[in-house]
Amino acid sequence: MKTSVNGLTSTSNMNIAPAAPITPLKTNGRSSLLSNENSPTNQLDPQQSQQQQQPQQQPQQPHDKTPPRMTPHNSPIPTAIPPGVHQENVGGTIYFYMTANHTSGQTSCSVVNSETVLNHHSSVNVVSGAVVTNNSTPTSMLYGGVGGHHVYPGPASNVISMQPKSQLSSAFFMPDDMRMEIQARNEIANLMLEAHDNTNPTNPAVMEVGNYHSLYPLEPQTIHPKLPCPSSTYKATNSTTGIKYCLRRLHAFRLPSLKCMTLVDKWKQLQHSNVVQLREVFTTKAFGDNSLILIYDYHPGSQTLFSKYFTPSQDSNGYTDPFGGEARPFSHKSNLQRTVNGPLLPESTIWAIIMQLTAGLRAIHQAGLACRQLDPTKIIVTGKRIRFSFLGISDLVSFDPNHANQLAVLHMHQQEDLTQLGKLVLALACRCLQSVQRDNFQTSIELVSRQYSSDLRNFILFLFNSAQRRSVTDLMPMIGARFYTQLDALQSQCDMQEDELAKETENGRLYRILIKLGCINERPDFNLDVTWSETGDRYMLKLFRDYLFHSVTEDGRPWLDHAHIVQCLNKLDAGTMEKVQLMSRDEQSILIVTYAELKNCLENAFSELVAQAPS
Ligand SMILES: Nc1ncnc2c1ncn2[C@@H]1O[C@H](COP(=O)(O)OP(=O)(O)OP(=O)(O)O)[C@@H](O)[C@H]1O
Repeated sequence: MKTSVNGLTSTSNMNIAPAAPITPLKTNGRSSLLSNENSPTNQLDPQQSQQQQQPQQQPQQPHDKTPPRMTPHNSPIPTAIPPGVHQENVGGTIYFYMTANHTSGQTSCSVVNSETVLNHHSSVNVVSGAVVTNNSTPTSMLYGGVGGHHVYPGPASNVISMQPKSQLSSAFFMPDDMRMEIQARNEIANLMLEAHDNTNPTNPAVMEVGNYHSLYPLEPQTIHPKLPCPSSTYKATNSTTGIKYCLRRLHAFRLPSLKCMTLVDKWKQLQHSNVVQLREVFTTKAFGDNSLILIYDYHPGSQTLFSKYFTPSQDSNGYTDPFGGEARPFSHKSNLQRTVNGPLLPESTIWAIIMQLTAGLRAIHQAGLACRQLDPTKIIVTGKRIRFSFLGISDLVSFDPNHANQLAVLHMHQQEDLTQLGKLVLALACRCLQSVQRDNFQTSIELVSRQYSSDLRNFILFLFNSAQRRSVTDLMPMIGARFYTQLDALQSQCDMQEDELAKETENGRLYRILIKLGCINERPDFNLDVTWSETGDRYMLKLFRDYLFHSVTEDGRPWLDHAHIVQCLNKLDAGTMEKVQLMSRDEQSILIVTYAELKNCLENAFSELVAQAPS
């Protein structure tokens, strides 16, 4: 039968007529380890059967002669035949299936003891109920369960065209580049310093700063002695929640006034996708001085706008600016900055940055705050996201509690923010920090006129015009219809990510079933019963595991079909009434069982484990 899972076509035999089994695939069992005479198929208790068979099998040592291909031990043959189950020997293979008056009802088919069968159906749920009322319900309709949530319907048509090339793996997993990006960020987030010296209390790896530990420096040179307020930046882990944060330490710093805590509270409340959120501010003596600590959200894998766009590119013939580390943007030092920072940026990139910066700035100004450090070293880039980082520090460092008109000061700072934004956009357009200096300004604007649209030029000129009172809301009409392009790109990205999420939701669901199967299959003993995982309900789960993973082709080669595994697991999770043919490893017994019953076996067996597990 041809089946399609996740848009992939697979040939697998799922619908097996009980009386006429077709077995193009078989589980990788050995040929007859137990003859039919040795397999007392009329015995009723599988556990008993197991106990009885063990001593008989021991002396035979069949594996000594021909080593088994999969696992060295035999599967015990279940021997309990519940009422209504018919047994038939076809060509030396025993088939079990329901007699006619049982197949249409709830007791569809099984080879477990009758008590279990009844229990199964008390909880086989709505799927089996659907079969009772309408025996002719097509399997495909049952497969999705009542909610239809057991099957990933495949990618949406609008996203399939966005994906570069449909590979087999893309039907089940996220694209490689997305996975690698996430893994890289995880790796960065998990970086730890080696705690060589546990006795040194100022070793960041071992020190505790407030409720934070495992400090990891985020910059190679942690102290900037030339800055008015030396500071250092770390990744740190919250001791209570284990969540990682970005910890900024202001060295030997005392708050000028407790009044500035109202500003801190305002910053803490500012939540925006283009702002790194401030979470907490406290003082500490952990570093041996009186440091002020600011805790911000941590965005692993970020780099500053400065390092992304204003540092010499790889193709600058190995030239490195000896002053690069010290030069502060837009300052005299910047004159020394090398200008070869890579090619000019596409205009769309500049607008994408502008839109995010103006969005963040708008939120800041509307909250009655000013950025005051609109500087490429204080703007971080994470993937395509731009965020203002370390906000609030300027407010603390230069807070003047005696200033009479705080509102006028705020307006002045907001105007200054807009000028700084103009400088930053000009520097980005010229890809050079010196471009904003008075002497270079005219040349820089000419370059922008030549290379970019008049809209971009006008945008920059508007921001440079400090003679007029500007507002961040004036910028929106200047961005104009480009906003829609950005919105469209973001929404398309959301569509794609949602589709990947749908795949991963499926993977998570199947993973949970595999966890349950893994906890049950091959468990060496449970409640002092060494045969637990091999008998009763668990026996069927073992054979099902073989069917899932150990199927072989007619000529004995491993049959590795991802679609087969996914499809069977989905049917198990849905608990469909479709029957599956399971073969014992000695190939002498075939059990025909519904997925509903397998699901019940799984749930029962796992519940047994959960009941005994320490809470
Ligand atoms: N919230 C954050 N999450 C993750 N990384 C961040 C965050 N904020 C900043 N960073 C990263 O931390 C590093 C150090 O930032 P910092 O502002 O200290 O840089 P800097 O250029 O050394 O500035 P300064 O001279 O003021 O210390 C940068 O690489 C930056 O990308």
